[in-house]
Amino acid sequence: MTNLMPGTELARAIVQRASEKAADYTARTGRKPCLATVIVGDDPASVTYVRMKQNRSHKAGLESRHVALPSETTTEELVAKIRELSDDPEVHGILLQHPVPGHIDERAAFEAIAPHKDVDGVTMHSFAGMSFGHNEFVSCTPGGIIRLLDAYGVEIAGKHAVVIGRSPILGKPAAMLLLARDATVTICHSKTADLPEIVRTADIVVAAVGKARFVQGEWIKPGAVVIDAGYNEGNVGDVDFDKAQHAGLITPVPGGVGPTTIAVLLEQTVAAAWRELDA
Ligand SMILES: Nc1nc2c(c(=O)[nH]1)N[C@@H](CN(C=O)c1ccc(C(=O)N[C@@H](CCC(=O)O)C(=O)O)cc1)CN2
Repeated sequence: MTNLMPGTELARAIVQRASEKAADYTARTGRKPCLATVIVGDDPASVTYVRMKQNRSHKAGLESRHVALPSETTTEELVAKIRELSDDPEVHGILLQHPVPGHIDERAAFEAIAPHKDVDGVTMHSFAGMSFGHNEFVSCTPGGIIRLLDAYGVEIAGKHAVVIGRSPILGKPAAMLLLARDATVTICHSKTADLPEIVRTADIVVAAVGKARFVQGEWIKPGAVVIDAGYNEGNVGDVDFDKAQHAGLITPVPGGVGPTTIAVLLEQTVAAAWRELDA
């Protein structure tokens, strides 16, 4: 199949570069770039993703610090823990795994991450940076999406990009990054009227809905570039992949956007460590 757009090789290359820079950092300072991961509760998918982040951090020569909090944790307790990590000079990057249990104010928790440690690109500071094209830290999946488009030579400027989904860590920042690259961006969501009609006008479709096979093949314009950012149970994407084979390029799930997410996280953690030296 020629229209497949895997992300595994790109992710490997990003991690390889990050691990070289981590080794340089360690040679210079005697320390490793350190990523703190925070999880609240025991959602199995979240536990798996955090474990993947820790394992890949170790493999790339980073240190990881893990904080696992019980699901009854209050917003105040979580904010206090994240502030502690924000103030800890040994920690270069902080990741709070999303989603947190419903009683927690996730936004308050994200905002407790010091902007210079926001290697997951989830704070309002980082969002403002993405909106204005000052990408100190980008949200990891959206950052991976832009890297994929660039790696496959997809022209973004002047293209109509339709982002389906407006979540704060995926749809919204993806839209901002595409806008910063001069795409004409439409953000669709649960209240959008005539979603199929809008998607049919897209040169680039970013599916970030969180519903398995939600995007139908007949919504896709022949030749369009389809980025499936879905990570649903059973490793199924948001796009009905089999029926979307008339796409010009399409990312698989698994093996598409997912691997680039963690690669960008590691890259940004190493960058945070180096920036701290320069500060
Ligand atoms: N704080 C954050 N929380 C969440 C994020 C995030 O970027 N920051 N993203 C998602 C889930 N996620 C990381 O947390 C994630 C999901 C999937 C993958 C991935 O590589 N998937 C593989 C398949 C899984 C496997 O190999 O077993 C793939 O697509 O090939 C990485 C990260 C929600 N929360």
